[in-house]
Amino acid sequence: MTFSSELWDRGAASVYEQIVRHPFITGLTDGTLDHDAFQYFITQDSHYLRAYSRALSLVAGRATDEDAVSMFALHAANAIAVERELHTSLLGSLGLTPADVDAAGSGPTTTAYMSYLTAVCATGTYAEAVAAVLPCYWIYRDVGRELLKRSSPDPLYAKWIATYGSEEFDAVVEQVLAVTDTLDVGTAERERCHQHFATTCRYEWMFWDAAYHKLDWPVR
Ligand SMILES: Cc1ncc(C[n+]2csc(CCO)c2C)c(N)n1
Repeated sequence: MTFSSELWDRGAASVYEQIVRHPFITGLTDGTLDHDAFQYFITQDSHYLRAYSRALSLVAGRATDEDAVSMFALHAANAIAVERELHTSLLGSLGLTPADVDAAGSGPTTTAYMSYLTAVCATGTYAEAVAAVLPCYWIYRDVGRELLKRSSPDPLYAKWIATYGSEEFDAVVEQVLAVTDTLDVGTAERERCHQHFATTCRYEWMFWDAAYHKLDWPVR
């Protein structure tokens, strides 16, 4: 069994089932998701992508072969490019500017997820860092594929679905899975990889759930 399938079976299989059943996800394809929840999601995702890009740069910096260095560095740059594209198109259609995103700040779940990723990528081993960033790619590819079968009557949601359900995105994820499967991991390190992978899978579910409930800080 490959390392990636081992990670998925232990850490993602059950969470993934709960993600595809989540009302945020089902609401995207049947068009019932309210625009306020989507706006919250895109705003928080803009914050998330900034931190994710930095986390990927840390992974790139400690990758053990040149192909992996260049792949993660490219993805780090692309995460910023995706953010710009989101700003100009989806946020514009929602009537929001980058200043609104800054003013909204990062919510509790976004902050927790970003902090976890940053900590693991800064202080864990290379393999641990890869395991922590992997659910972001993999879950989005599988959710995107699943949603593409149904698309959405709402053009905003259809655009979002098309980005992650695309063949280009699938090729990106396959490259990261190939890198994951060549990692050389010791026994104790393997367990830590499982922990990080399972934790960031849970954060992926929580990210959609926070948007659905428009979760805010309980005190200010
Ligand atoms: C909460 C959240 N999780 C995953 C992604 C998807 N994603 C963001 S950057 C990147 C790889 C580099 O381009 C991927 C797959 C997202 N947007 N938001």
